[in-house]
Amino acid sequence: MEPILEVKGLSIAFQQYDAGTRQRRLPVIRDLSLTVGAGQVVAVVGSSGSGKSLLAHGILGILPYNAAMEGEIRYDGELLTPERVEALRGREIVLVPQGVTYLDPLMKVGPQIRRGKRSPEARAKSRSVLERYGLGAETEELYPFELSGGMARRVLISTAVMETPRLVIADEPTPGLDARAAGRILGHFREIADAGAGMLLITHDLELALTIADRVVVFYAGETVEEADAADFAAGRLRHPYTRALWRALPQNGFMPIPGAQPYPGEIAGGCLFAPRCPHCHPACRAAVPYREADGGRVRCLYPEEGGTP
Ligand SMILES: Nc1ncnc2c1ncn2[C@@H]1O[C@H](COP(=O)(O)OP(=O)(O)OP(=O)(O)O)[C@@H](O)[C@H]1O
Ligand code: NI
Repeated sequence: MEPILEVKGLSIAFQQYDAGTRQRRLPVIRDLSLTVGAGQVVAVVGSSGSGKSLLAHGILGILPYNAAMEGEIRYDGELLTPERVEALRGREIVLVPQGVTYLDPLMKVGPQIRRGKRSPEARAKSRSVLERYGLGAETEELYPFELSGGMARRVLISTAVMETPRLVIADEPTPGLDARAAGRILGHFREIADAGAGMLLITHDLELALTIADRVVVFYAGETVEEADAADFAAGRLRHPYTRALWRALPQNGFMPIPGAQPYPGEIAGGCLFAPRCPHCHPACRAAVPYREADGGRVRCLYPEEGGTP
């Protein structure tokens, strides 16, 4: 598999000012690594506030001004510098944003997905892209407020694939959709990957992610705690106690929630961040835990063999 996106040791921190003029550094993402191959769907799964959207914005070079990013991002084998990402954004590297509010409410769908282009080629292209997602030519004449939630999602995807992207980052693309509509949207993403693009699917919904993902990367409080094959879940080959807990929390696996909550960025103590909620915590877990290769995947746990099968 040829890697299209490689993220290594990424961290993102915000500079904040106290009531006075003292600066405070708030780390929100630490030592984050993942790889997306051409033709692959990699799902990033984590609960609210774990840093998923910031990862997307970091890759796309659209972080807020008070955020500082460190680490290495490679696209197609070369460093993704701010200049390079600016040139590729919206063309080779595209975002399907978290909210449908990214659509311009005052512009009809057609001109919006063609980004102002009026050539016959652009018109033919937008028509065929909309058709691919089950939207008729009449959709071009509608304003965003005239679209249903599912139609708006499909318009966002149409906008993203107008220029045949090689890397698609979809940030929480299915909220507010019923299971069938969500399934259809994910089916479209699988097709985009099958056509050769790399697909980074960001979601809090593990069950949904597993329907199309090849690999799953699990976030916890701004860190990657596990990378696994999608097949590892049902096969009981999971490596991290948090991933096992996520799996057991699914309705079909007993609906067993874990007590406690992930720590906020301001209260990160060092050592294993999951330790306060872990049923197998050892004294050694209070020290820094490296992210390492394990059994065809990766894990940030000193005792991955404990905890048994899910
Ligand atoms: N501009 C900002 N300044 C300070 N902290 C921020 C800023 N933007 C995000 N954060 C913090 O960074 C953390 C990660 O935010 P992020 O939006 O990436 O979470 P997420 O995983 O996408 O959550 P959700 O599932 O709710 O979309 C949160 O704790 C959030 O409070
Ligand atoms: Ni988000």
